[in-house]
Amino acid sequence: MAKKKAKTRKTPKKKLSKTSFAFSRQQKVVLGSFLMLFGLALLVAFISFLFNWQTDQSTLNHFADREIEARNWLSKFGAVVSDLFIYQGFGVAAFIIAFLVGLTGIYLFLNFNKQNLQKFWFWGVLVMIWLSIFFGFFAAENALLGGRVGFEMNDFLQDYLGLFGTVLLMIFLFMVYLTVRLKVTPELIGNYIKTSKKDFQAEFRKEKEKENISETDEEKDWKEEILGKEEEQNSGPEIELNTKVAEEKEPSPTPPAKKSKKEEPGEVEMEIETAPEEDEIDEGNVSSRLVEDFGEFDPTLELSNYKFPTLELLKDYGGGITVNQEELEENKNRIVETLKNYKIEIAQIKATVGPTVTLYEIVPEAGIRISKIKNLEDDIALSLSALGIRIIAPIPGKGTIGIEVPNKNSTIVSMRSVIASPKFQKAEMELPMALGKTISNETFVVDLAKMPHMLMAGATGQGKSVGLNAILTSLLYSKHPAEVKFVLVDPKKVELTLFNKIERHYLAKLPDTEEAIITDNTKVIHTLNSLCIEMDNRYEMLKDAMVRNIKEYNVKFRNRKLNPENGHKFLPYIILVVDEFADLIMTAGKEVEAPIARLAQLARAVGIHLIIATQRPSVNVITGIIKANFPARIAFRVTSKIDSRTILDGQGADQLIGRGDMLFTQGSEMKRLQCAFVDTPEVDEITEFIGSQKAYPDAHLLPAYEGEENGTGLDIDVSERDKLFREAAEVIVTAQQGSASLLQRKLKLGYNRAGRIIDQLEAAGIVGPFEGSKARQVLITDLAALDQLLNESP
Ligand SMILES: Nc1ncnc2c1ncn2[C@@H]1O[C@H](COP(=O)(O)OP(=O)(O)OP(=O)(O)O)[C@@H](O)[C@H]1O
Repeated sequence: MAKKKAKTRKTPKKKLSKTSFAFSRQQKVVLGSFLMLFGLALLVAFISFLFNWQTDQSTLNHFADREIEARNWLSKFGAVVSDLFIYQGFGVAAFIIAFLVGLTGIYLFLNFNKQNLQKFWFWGVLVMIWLSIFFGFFAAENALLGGRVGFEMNDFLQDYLGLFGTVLLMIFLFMVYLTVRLKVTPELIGNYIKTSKKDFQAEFRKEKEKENISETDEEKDWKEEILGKEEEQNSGPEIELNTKVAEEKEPSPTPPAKKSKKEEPGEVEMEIETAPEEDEIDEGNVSSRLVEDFGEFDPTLELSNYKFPTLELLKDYGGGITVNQEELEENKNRIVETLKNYKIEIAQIKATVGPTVTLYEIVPEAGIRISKIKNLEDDIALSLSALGIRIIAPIPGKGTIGIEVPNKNSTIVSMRSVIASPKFQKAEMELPMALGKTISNETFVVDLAKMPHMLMAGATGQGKSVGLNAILTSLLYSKHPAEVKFVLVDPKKVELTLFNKIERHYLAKLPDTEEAIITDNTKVIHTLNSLCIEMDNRYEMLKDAMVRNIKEYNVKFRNRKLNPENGHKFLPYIILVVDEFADLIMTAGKEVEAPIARLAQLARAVGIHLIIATQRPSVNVITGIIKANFPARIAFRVTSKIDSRTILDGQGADQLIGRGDMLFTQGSEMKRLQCAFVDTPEVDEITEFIGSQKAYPDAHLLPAYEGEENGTGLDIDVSERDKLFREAAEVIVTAQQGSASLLQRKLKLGYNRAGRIIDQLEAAGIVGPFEGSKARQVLITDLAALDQLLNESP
C-alpha cells in the first residue's frame, strides 16, 4: 500500500515536467534563427571545403596555433567541421546535414508542424547514409565523395555480402525509398505514362485542327485533288467511309487488319470497331492525388493556432491518498467481529484504499451462503458506525465479497490529476471523458461516443454540476473546437453560464438567437427539433457517402474522397447537455420527450450524443422511453432506495456518501467512483483561456426549425368542433382564463369533453399552448374580437 501511495503522487509530476519542456514562442524564434544561420554556415563551409580541403587538412592538427591560417571561408572552424562531416563522415552527402539543420531552423522560426520535420530528418539521414555507401562503392578512390563512413561501410558490407550482394542491397534500399517516401508504385508510373500519352494525343489533335482551320481554300483544293487521286488508286467507296470514321473517332486499335483487307479488292469488307476505352475516374485515385497535392484535409486549419488549455489552469488539491493504518486495522477487526457474531468465519481479508472509500475484500470460509452476508449490511454499518456502507456480494469476476467503507478523511480527486494521467492523455477515444477515480485509485476514462448517451441523477448538492463540469472540461482538454460542439440547456440559468465565453469556439445554437446557452423552455423545444433535422441531414450525408457512421464519414472526408461541392463537410460531434431535465419534462412534457427519445434512439451513428442530468429521479421524469435509450447512467447520492432503483435499476445510490461519490453503470457492472473535482474558478479560467483566443465568426449554427408559431400543433377539423364550442369560447374570453375546469363548472361538462374543447380552442387560436400547472393564456381580448375571428374563419 505504501507503494501505491508513492505511485499516486508521482503521476501528475511526470506529466508536468513533460508539459513545461515545450519551447515558448520566443525561444522557438531565437533557436530557429540560430539554426537557420548555422545551416547556412555549414553550407558555406562545405562548399569551400570542396576547393580547399587538401591545403586545409594540414592545418587541422594545429587548430590552437593562431599563426596558421585556414583557407576555408569559415576559417578553422569551417575546415574542422567540414572535415568532420565530409572527409571523416559521409562525403558530399553531408550537405544534407546542412540542409536539415537550416530546415529545422525554418520550422522553429515559422512554428510549423513538427511531424513533417521528423520525417525530413529520418529520410534525410537515411539518404545520406545510402549516398555515402553508393559513392563509397563506385568511387572508393575519391575520399571526398563517399567519406570515411562510405568507405568503411562498403568494406564491411562487401566482407559479409560480397560485391553483388552489396549492389542488390543498395537497389533494394533505393526501391524502399521510392515506394515509401516518394510513394512511387508501378501503377502510378503506368498511370503517368497513360495520361501523358493521352495529353500528347490531345495536343496533337488540337494542333491538327488548328492547321486545318488555317488552311486556305487553295490548299484545300490542292489537298482534295491529291486525295482524289489517291482514292482513285485505292478501291471502292466503302474505304472512303472507313477512313472518315477513323478520322472522327479515336484511332481504332485494328488498323493493320483494315489495310490487309483493302489490298484484296472484291471481298466484302467488314469493319471491326472497338469502342475507345472510356476514361476512368477512379475516386480513390483522384482523392489520393488530392491528398498528395494538398495533404489530408485538416478540419482544425481555420483555427490552426488554437492552443489547448494548459494543466496550469487546474488546481492541485494536494497529494495522493494517505493511508491510515490504525483506521484500517480498526475497521477490519470490526468487520471480522460482526461477522463472527453471526457465525461467519473469514478465511482472508484484503483492503484497497481509494480516495473516499476503502474496499475490504473478504473470502468467507467454505460453506457460507453469500446472501447471509448481504443481509448483514445494516449490522455491519451499525458496528462500524459509518454511513455509506455498501456490500457487493460477490464482486463480479473475483469470487470475493466486497464491503465498501468510507474513509474518515476523504481525498479530493483533482481534475488536474485525472487530466494529467496517462490513461486520459493516451486514450484513443473519440470523446474521452475522465470521470474520476475508481476505488483502486485508477483514473476512470470512458468514451461518450460508445455509450452513446448518458443519464446523470442525484439529489441536490451531491455533485451533479461538478460532474457535468468535469465531463465538459475533459472534452475541452482533448478536442479541438472543430471536432466537437456543445448544445447547453440550463434552465437554472446559473450552472453553465461560464461556458458563454467559448460560444464561438465550442457552442452550437439556432440561427437568429442571441444566447447560445438555452435557458428558456420553448427554445429548448425548437433546439431539440432542430437537432432532429440536423440528425436527418447527417444521415442523408452518410448515405450519400456510403458509410455507416460519423467516424468513417470524417475519415473519408479527411482523405478528400467527399466533395464539399456536393454538400459534404467535416462533421463535428454534437453533445447536448441538459442540466435539470425534470424541470423541462414538467413544463413541456411530450414536446420534449418525443424529440429526445428520437435523438437518443437514432443519433449515435451521426455523432449527436446526449447527457441529461436531473435531481428528481422519479419515474415521471425518467420515463420508460428515456430509460431504455440511456444505457450509461451515473448516480450521485439519492435519498431513497426507490430513486436509486429508478436510475440504476438497483439499489446502491442511496448508500453513497455524497460530495462526488458516485456509481457508474453502462449496462451490467456497477462501478463506484469518486468524481473528479473542478471548481467554478477553474472552469472560469479555462473558458477565459479558450475564449480569449481567435474564434470562429459565430457559434456553430444548427438548422433552422420553423416551430408552429401560433402554438396550434393540433390539427383539428373545424367540422368536428363540439356543439358547445362557441359557448365555451365565450366563457373563456369573458373570464380571460383558459382552463378546462372553468368550462367544466360553467357548462357542466365532463373532464374529457372540456379537455377536447380546450384543444379545439387552441387550434382556433383562442387560447395559447399548454403551460404546465399554469392556466393557458387567452389570446382574444373581448367578445367583439371573438365574433370577428369566428365569422372570418369557417
Ligand atoms: N467530486 C467532488 N469532490 C469533492 N467535493 C465535491 C465534489 N462534487 C461536489 N462536491 C461538493 O459538493 C458541493 C455541491 O456540488 P454541486 O454543486 O455539484 O451539487 P449539485 O448536485 O449540482 O447541486 P444542485 O443540484 O443544487 O445544483 C460542491 O460545492 C462541492 O463542495
